[in-house]
Amino acid sequence: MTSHNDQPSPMTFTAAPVLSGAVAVPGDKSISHRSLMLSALAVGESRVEGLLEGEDVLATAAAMRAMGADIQRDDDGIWHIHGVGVGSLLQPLQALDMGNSGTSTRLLMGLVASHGITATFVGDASLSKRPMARVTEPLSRVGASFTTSPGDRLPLTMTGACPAVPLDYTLPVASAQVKSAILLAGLNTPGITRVVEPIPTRDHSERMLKGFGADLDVEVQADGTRIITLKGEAELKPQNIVVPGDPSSAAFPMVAALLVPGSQVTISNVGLNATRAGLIDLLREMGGSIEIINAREVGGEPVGDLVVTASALNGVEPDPARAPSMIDEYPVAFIAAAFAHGRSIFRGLDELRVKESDRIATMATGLRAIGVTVEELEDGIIIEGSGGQPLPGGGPIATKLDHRIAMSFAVAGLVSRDGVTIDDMRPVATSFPTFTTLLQTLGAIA
Ligand SMILES: O=C(O)C1=C[C@@H](OP(=O)(O)O)[C@@H](O)[C@H](O)C1
Ligand SMILES: C=C(OP(=O)(O)O)C(=O)O
Repeated sequence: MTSHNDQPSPMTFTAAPVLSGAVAVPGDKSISHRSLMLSALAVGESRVEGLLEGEDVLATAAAMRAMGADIQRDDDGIWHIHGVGVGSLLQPLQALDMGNSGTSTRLLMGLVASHGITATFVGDASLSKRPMARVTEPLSRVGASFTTSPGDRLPLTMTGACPAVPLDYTLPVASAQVKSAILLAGLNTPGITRVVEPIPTRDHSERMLKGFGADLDVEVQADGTRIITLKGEAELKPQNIVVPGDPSSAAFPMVAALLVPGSQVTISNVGLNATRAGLIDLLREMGGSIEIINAREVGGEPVGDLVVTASALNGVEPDPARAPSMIDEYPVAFIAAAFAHGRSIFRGLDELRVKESDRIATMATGLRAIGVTVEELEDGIIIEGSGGQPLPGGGPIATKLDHRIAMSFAVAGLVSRDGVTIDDMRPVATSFPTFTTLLQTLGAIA
């Protein structure tokens, strides 16, 4: 968000002795965004425990306040939200500052689409480059109108339609953000909104909408296609939500512990929803020792503690079909591949080109800068592993306002010969504000 200090904050990560101990990662970013949005639409008080207090989620909180919700954090870290009710969002008086957050932007555009209000969305330099046509196109069919910057980008101003038109939409791209935007628009739309999802993506919106009392049904067809139907003009009931730890954040200490010889780390309370757990499967296939203990359910989501033990890893060629289940984890998976024995071939990752940075290009450039041999493909990357030998190191790595690039190369530094310098660690605050303290707790950095 614009709250960043003015100056970049470079940092060098050097070879770690071993990682040991037990840590917990902050709350899941996807669930945190949705907790605030749905609570803000329920009538009465919802309580949220374990909310991720990262910049992206705080941007969502500020936007929901600007549209009428009362959102407070108490001294114990519990968030209390008094919602306005579906259909009663207020017109924000100022532009909504989405900072670096694609999820905030696209989901909130869905909410605004079926309210008779006008809202302007602005973001940082990274977010202002990301494509919004994937939501403006379906939301126009709902009845919303848009004035966008060239290429359907931010800043954009939209006016919602009330009553809106229920959509029957087949997702042209595997995106939980697009799916969620349409479902959220459907909440205040008369009739049935239907989303057909040929390739499953994270299902937190569906689970949480049901939890809040919406009439939502999911049918899974023989070929795996999911058909989601939502009855509009819903009344949401306030909830007590416990947000599980974010598997996308757990990915960094997980890979670090696998790579640094002699390490053993426990990461507690990690969300293990199958639509998010692809990295664990991939790392296990590579030879990684990741044990799940205390498997349980928290707030309607599967959760467990992970015991990760350093392991020799082998190269892989993962099935692109698993991409949505680990979409944000590819950058750190590429670091694991760079330290593995043999070659890894990643394909089917076009979506990585439209994240906070072009994650294929940013990773390829960064990996070369630290001495890894890579070939960039249109839709992926080929990485030659070091066979467990330290990566040469170097930098500074250009993180391009992308938190996951910064954290991935920090992990690479822990298994480097000469250290890896990151040009700017500030973006880490968007999703994982405690990242460096967590590495300190594990003994990875001083
Ligand atoms: O719905 C969500 O919470 C998210 C969906 C994914 O984006 P896409 O829908 O663009 O794949 C993911 O990359 C993002 O970090 C969070
Ligand atoms: C892609 C990400 O987030 P968003 O789309 O919300 O900016 C991410 O966190 O890796």
